[in-house]
Amino acid sequence: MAASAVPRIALVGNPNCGKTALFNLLTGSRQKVANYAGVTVERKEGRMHAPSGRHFTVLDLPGAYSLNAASLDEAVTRDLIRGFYPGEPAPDVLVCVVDATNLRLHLRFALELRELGRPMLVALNMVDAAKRRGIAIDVPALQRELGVPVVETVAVQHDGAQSLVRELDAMQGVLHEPRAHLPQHADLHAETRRLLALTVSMPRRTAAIDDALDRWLLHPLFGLVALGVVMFLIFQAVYAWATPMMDGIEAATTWLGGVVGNAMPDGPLKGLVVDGIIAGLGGVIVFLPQILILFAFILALEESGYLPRAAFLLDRMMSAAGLSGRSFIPMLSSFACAVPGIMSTRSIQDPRDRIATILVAPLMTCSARLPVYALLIGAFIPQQQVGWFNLPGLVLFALYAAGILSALAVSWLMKKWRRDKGEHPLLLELPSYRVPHFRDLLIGLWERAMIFLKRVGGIILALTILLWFLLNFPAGVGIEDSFAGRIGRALELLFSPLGFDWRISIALIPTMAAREVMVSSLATVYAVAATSDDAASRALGPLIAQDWSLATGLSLLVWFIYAPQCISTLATIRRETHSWKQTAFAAGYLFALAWIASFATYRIALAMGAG
Ligand SMILES: Nc1nc2c(ncn2[C@@H]2O[C@H](COP(=O)(O)OP(=O)(O)OP(=O)(O)O)[C@@H](O)[C@H]2O)c(=O)[nH]1
Ligand SMILES: [Mg+2]
Repeated sequence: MAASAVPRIALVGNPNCGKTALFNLLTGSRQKVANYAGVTVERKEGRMHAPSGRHFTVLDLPGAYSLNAASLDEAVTRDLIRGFYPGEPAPDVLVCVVDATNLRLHLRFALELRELGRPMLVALNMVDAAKRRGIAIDVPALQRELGVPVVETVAVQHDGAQSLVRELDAMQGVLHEPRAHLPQHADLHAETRRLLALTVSMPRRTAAIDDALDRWLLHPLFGLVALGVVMFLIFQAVYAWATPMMDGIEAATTWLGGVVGNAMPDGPLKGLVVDGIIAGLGGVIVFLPQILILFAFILALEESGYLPRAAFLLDRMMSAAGLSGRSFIPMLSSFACAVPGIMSTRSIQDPRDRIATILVAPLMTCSARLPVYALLIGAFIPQQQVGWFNLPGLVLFALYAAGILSALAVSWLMKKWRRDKGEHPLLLELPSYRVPHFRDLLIGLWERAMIFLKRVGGIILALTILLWFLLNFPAGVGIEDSFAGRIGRALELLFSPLGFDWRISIALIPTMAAREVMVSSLATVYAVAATSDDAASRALGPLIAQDWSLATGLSLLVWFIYAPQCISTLATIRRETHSWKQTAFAAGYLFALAWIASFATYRIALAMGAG
């Protein structure tokens, strides 16, 4: 390597040992960190500035259990550190990150890496947790026995990587000479045992709290009850806590619409600003509090270490349905968005299981659907108590549950179809429980809020303006004869059996780019259609409650359980499966399912007198 080139450091190690946390600390990045295995599935690159003024390139890699990769994400790590990754030389230094509370597992991989004979150092991470549990590690002895530098790190403390940075900075000269080959240890397990005996002293009882919690949370009966209660409380909180904030945002947009409306001269520009932008975007932003409450719970659960346990509990149910417990985490990520969910299936080893998971991931209710659910529930479901629970919270829970049950049903059917019906035992690491840091939660929520607001200011704004033009032109004709009106009436042929009129039909098209646009589109359609000024300033919920039948409202809610044709999801399915056939299958079955379920809902509701 040329002396002037920026040295490249790769962070390697078993899953969940804190590589990404360390990467974020070294480079100031904000990659996703969570307390379960298989979070990182791609190679990520960042810049590190050492105090000496030197620069380094740092690579964060997916966790791997060994260099014999079993899954796609592990293969990335294996190829990259060996220099087989297309277009990329092998890294100059390997930083092998090991979890100090779990050396029994993690040292084996360190030994395997050492046999590559490349410049390497070991970052003994999570020493804070190890100390708390009374695990004592003789670092000088470990360093001597391993023959590579060993430094202690705490990746979740702002100064927790100083020793690592210092060591890397000092490695300057060594980088250029390949290390002498170390003795090959045929039996890595025996060598691991020897090192442990020499350097680590364990307290007699290490994880008493974890064990006590697991006795309850992994219990086949109490465990499931606890899981149900947790899920249930989350949806109750989404409703119980968000209302004051939502009322505030709604009042603010109404006020803004009024002020701007009075200040601007009548004409198309005022229409665009007031009916298009303010009514449309305000309609979506109202739901930010609910999204953030949901994410506060998801982030806390991710960091707590509970999620893999939930996967363990549900494994039997999931494998009966043709999925494995491994599918749990990808499905769970899909509650934020199916795109990262589908990508995280790379850690599923069996290709069939992986495809099955990819195909049903879009059935998980992504956060973009929450505004649509919230709008429709607010309009059609009365704020009532049912026993201890409030009814809108129950309905929201039911909608999420319907998505999950549909996913299980679809994967069960797919399993019936395929010839090979073998099942795999679940091998899943259970991480230690951890109390989430308040600060990290806030940062996570802030990021979520920014993602949402960027969508509002970007794609949702663009589509809302486009729709406003289509609704207002050609000029002079009524809204029904506008471009949008004509498209909507053509689509009505397809959608009227579901109870959707031309206005709903037209609003469905832009939801292919972003589901939240359903809300802003409806707000724009109704604002433009309103004849008198007072109707335009009214909130969308009461307007549609008045205009639609209950059957239509329920039918549209059910449509969004399946919410077919999200373009970014389909593009991700295509990229991850390399197959147009699978992509077309996903699009087709989701559309068919949505249509049939909405049709059934509409007809049943009508028959029950909800017209
Ligand atoms: N107490 C403590 N927790 C840590 C430390 N480093 C990381 N963690 C936590 O360990 C968990 C895993 O961290 P990640 O950085 O996502 O681990 P990773 O090695 O990137 O995991 P994969 O991407 O799945 O391979 C998270 O819950 C972190 O908050 C540490 O030094 N001390
Ligand atoms: Mg990671």
